[in-house]
Amino acid sequence: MAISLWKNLLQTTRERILQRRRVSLYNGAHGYEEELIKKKLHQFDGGSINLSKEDNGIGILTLNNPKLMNAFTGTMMLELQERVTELENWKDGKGLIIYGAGNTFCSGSDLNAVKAISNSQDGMNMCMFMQNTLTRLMRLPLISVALVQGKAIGGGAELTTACDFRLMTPGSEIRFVHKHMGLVPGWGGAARLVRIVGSGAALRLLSGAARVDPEGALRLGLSEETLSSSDGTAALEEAQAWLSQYTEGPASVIRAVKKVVSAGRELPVEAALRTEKDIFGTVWGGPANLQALLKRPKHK
Ligand SMILES: CC[C@@H](C(=O)O)C(=O)SCCNC(=O)CCNC(=O)[C@H](O)C(C)(C)COP(=O)(O)OP(=O)(O)OC[C@H]1O[C@@H](n2cnc3c(N)ncnc32)[C@H](O)[C@@H]1OP(=O)(O)O
Repeated sequence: MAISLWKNLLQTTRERILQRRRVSLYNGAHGYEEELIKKKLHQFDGGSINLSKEDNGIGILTLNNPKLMNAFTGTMMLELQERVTELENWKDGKGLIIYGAGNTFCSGSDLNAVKAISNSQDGMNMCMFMQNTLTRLMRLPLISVALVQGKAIGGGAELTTACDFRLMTPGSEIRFVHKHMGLVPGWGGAARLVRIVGSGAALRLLSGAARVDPEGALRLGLSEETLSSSDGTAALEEAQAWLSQYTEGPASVIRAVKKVVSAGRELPVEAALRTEKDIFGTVWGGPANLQALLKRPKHK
């Protein structure tokens, strides 16, 4: 009896810890100084991150710094965090497309900022800041797609891995160039890449700083589909049509689907099962479920 109570207590504590980690990966206990790095990032301005929340429940997040191939300035990193908070609070949202202005995805961190914060303290804080933001992005209850046009380089390649799916346009490429910068990914891109393509392929992509074209990405399972158009607006429309196959239906159900998959992706199996049970409880007997029972559809 005592042992079983003890085991339950341990399990609950572990789940609470995981729950808390879901909010933020790093805090002061990890030596993370959020206010300090935010102040620093403010000094490197330019570009913007724009969010439009469409009536169909699909959000469009635009990386907007085309002069620098949509490289992330400091203020864009800060704005990304703000947009992710906005998306966390968007209860009608079902999907998200991230794409870059000017027919290209993103060329990673703005090298001017990187040079200025190349000391260890700033580098570690920036790394933790971006990991926190991209982890929250990955865990949004929205089905997310990175629409890769042109180039997704360095941190840009890492950002694509924080999405559930990647769609590429003809002639585009994803490239983890970190080795050539004397670096490894620091925005969580390596950990996520391993889970997407497996450790062997991830090792090849990172150690070879290999250029992955749409065909290669399809082969590796890094991309879902090569779109037919490389033009900005047409490609975005194609991506919206592709995503809407999966976002059709009530927000409560689509969001629950993403949540059970997130749990399965990230948690040990027992915790994932318990989370699935809790999420199941939010849809069982809910309006969509009762309506379906009334209609008694046949799934032929
Ligand atoms: C922790 C850091 C790490 C991470 O976050 O994980 C990083 O991301 S480090 C950054 C990695 N990215 C790079 O090293 C990209 C460097 N740039 C390139 O390789 C090329 O510019 C390109 C992205 C392949 C595009 O080539 P191309 O199509 O020929 O355009 P240009 O080279 O003429 O670029 C136009 C313009 O944009 C400037 N640019 C591009 N990327 C960056 C960047 N990341 N930071 C700052 N500026 C960037 C480029 O210098 C050109 O400007 P001008 O020279 O003034 O014309």
